[in-house]
Amino acid sequence: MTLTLAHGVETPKLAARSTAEGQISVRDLAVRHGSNPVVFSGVSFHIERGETVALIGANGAGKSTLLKCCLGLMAPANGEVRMSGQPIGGLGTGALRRLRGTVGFVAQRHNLVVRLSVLSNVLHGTLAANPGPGAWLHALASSTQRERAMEALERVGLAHLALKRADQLSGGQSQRVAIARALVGGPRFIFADEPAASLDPAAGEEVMQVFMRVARDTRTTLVFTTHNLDHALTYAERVLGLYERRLALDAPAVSLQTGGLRDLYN
Ligand SMILES: Nc1ncnc2c1ncn2[C@@H]1O[C@H](COP(=O)(O)OP(=O)(O)OP(=O)(O)O)[C@@H](O)[C@H]1O
Repeated sequence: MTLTLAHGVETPKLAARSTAEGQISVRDLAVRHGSNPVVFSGVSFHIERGETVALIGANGAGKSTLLKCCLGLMAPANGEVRMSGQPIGGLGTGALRRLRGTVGFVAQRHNLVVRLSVLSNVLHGTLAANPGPGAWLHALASSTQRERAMEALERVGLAHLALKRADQLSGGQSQRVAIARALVGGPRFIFADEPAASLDPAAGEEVMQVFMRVARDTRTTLVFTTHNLDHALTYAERVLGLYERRLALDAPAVSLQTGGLRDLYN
């Protein structure tokens, strides 16, 4: 292995809530599913607000598991995750729900409700904060909700398609609507799990460009997983790599080349 060793492994300081907003601090994390062996252990890193980070590693390395830990969907076997300075292990149900409300999630498949309009689909992103019919049908949404949804669609360049049915969109357009849905609640973080994996190369590039622009313009912390090493190096400022149950790589994207990253897949 000729990988850059993980660095920046520091215990997060107890910063005031406002300054820690948008940060992710992971310290000495170990996770297992049930009674299985640990997926990884000793994982530590700190992500600043507004950073764009690619999480890479072979199938089964634990990328999705790591995202789930950051969302408090899995309790670690060891270590701690802090989101915006809050140790998520210590949060009650309500506080955890509020914290999850600050994370916009984009999956590999967009999961749009295809029979509804693009605008209604984006409004679904407000469901946690505004449960009610306005989060399902754009005709029933308040003008504020609709304005926010239209702003989110403008950010992904699809405002002109707001009233189109979602089943009339291309795969790339659908994924951009999913990004708008993730943005509409004004998240501090965006987590994207292989967001371009089901798209053709051109649509994949377009979606990654949208992510990058949105993260930069809104200073949202972006963490995406990918098997596309060119995407990792082009669209992230920093690359984290899981290999053999540990964090084997933590380096600025500009210091890396795709050839060196292939060691993570041996
Ligand atoms: N619900 C589960 N129950 C038991 N084991 C699981 C569960 N989910 C994932 N695993 C196991 O945990 C390990 C890590 O899986 P994970 O999905 O996090 O990897 P990944 O890096 O995201 O993989 P991929 O690139 O294939 O999506 C794998 O060995 C997987 O089989």
